[in-house]
Amino acid sequence: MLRWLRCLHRPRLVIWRSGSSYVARMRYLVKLKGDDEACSAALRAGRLFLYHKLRPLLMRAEGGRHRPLDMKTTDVEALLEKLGQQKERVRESVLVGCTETWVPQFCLDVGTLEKCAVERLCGGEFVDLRKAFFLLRGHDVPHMARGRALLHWHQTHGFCSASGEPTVKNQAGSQRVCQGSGHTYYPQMAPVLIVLVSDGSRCLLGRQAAFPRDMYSALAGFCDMGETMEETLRREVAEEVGLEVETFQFASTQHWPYPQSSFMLACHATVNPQRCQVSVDKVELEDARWFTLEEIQEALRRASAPQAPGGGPPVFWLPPSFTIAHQLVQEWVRQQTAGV
Ligand SMILES: NC(=O)c1ccc[n+]([C@@H]2O[C@H](COP(=O)([O-])OP(=O)(O)OC[C@H]3O[C@@H](n4cnc5c(N)ncnc54)[C@H](O)[C@@H]3O)[C@@H](O)[C@H]2O)c1
Ligand SMILES: [Mg+2]
Repeated sequence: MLRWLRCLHRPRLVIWRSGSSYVARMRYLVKLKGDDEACSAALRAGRLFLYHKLRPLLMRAEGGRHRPLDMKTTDVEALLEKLGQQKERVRESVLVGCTETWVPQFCLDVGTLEKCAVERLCGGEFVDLRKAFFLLRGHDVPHMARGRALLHWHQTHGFCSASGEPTVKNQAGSQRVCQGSGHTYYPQMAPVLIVLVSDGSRCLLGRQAAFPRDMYSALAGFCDMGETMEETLRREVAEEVGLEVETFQFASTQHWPYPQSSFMLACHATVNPQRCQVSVDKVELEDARWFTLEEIQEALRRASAPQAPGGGPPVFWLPPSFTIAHQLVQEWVRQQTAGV
């Protein structure tokens, strides 16, 4: 009978920098979520990140990198008026945070404006977020992803599923209410389990047909209603590659803005090396295979998608470094090489 073990591991110790105004800022943000008047005042004093059909506005920074372009609310109002729109449209923005110096930050999708005109007037470029993942510094990515996810949620929840009537967002964008049914809707994330499976010396990566060419990632799957994280992990590995997991270890979590918004729960797992023959579910995955430590280390050294020289055999590559899949792979390499 196969074992199902929960690995005993030391809990991850997280140390927060103390002495900051963190508590006060969090209380300020929760006030803005519940108080439309206070949030409107914050919008006047805040900064806005623009999106165009969910593409964030970026500007070029040093070292070939890009950074998000934020604007004063009054500048965005002037931009709207210049392009024939009412300046009150800034109220369609959603609150995404607050800087350490207490500047409230909002996102606004200006997808009804002519894209090139906005880019010309702002001196930036609207970039697809998946492409932006490769252009932005890691610490800018979660912020841009959060804005996209929240804007997308509002764009797809304009009507009440009980009454069919329009829903109305509060100023912060932390909820939408249907006056007819009285339902309050909150932005949602779907829990997704992502797992790096190992047989002790190799790790298993897979690719969906929709992935960029030659990119391989850890296995992932949505949690079914009522499942625990452990049950999803065991089921997904069985479904997608036909293997039975023996042990697992929780690693970390990450918000992921696709397909709508996912809450990624990342784990490491092991299978019995005597029973590691992969049987790929071709509906879910185009391919899945075992990679040696040397192959993975080589892939980690390649910064971005490599070009196969002279049409030679394609070289596989990993998702960008800030992704939780990449982090799982790095952790696995550290664990494999510890004490070597
Ligand atoms: N951040 C990362 O490092 C990383 C890496 C890999 C995958 N992911 C993400 O994980 C997510 C899930 O992975 P997957 O596609 O392999 O899942 P999956 O294996 O569960 O297969 C996807 C299928 O599940 C069904 N499904 C069930 N619930 C769903 C829901 N709430 N939303 C959408 N579809 C649902 C659909 O039929 C869909 O085609 C994807 O959105 C992917 O972008 C993130
Ligand atoms: Mg999957």
